[in-house]
Amino acid sequence: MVENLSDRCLRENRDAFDRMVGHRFVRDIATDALPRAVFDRYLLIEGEFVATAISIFAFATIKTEDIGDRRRLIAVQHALANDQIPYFEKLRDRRAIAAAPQVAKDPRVVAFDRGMFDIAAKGDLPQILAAMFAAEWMYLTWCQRVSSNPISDPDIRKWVDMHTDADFSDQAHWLKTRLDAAGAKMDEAQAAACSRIFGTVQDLEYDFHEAAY
Ligand SMILES: Cc1ncc(C[n+]2csc(CCO)c2C)c(N)n1
Repeated sequence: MVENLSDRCLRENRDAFDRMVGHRFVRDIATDALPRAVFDRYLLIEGEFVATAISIFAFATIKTEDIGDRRRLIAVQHALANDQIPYFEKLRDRRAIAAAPQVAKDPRVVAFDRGMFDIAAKGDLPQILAAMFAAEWMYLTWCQRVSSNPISDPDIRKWVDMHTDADFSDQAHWLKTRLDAAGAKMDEAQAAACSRIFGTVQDLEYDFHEAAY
């Protein structure tokens, strides 16, 4: 049987993927030892990324003509704008996290946001699917791995639960299946480009999470 494109991405980028799901941010959550200040800084940069993610899914919406794709992509944008953004605003207030513009300007954060935005702006639909599959599959993987561990900060607990629940899992699986469908119709150069993007995203993610420390 021919290998699915999503499985090829995972196989060809196993080292980059494993490095990211083994990041100290993940290890610290797994051992219930993430410093509060690190999670607070993470929430600041993560909130910015949610705004970027709206743009990424908007590019994908433009670049597909399939109404089923469009419904799904618009629903994601709706959830990001109306659930995720208010969620981050409330969390920042409740944890009394001071705005820290220097954190958002960290070159590793800028490289991640720019890098993801540019893939979506310049790439075709399959390349955007590969980038978001990379980001979401990685979160689904590490959150599932740590979810049975004790986590004492209720906000971190909730964050892990949000990335193992049925909605998020369904979304990550949709990206996987949709990438595979696109992969079945492309030539070798296009498939190789998607796999390279998958690896690039893992590296950008690694540096982004470093910036929280
Ligand atoms: C830095 C960072 N990378 C990946 C995710 C995973 N993730 C969760 S929701 C979403 C976009 C909409 O589905 C993505 C990519 C994250 N949260 N933060």
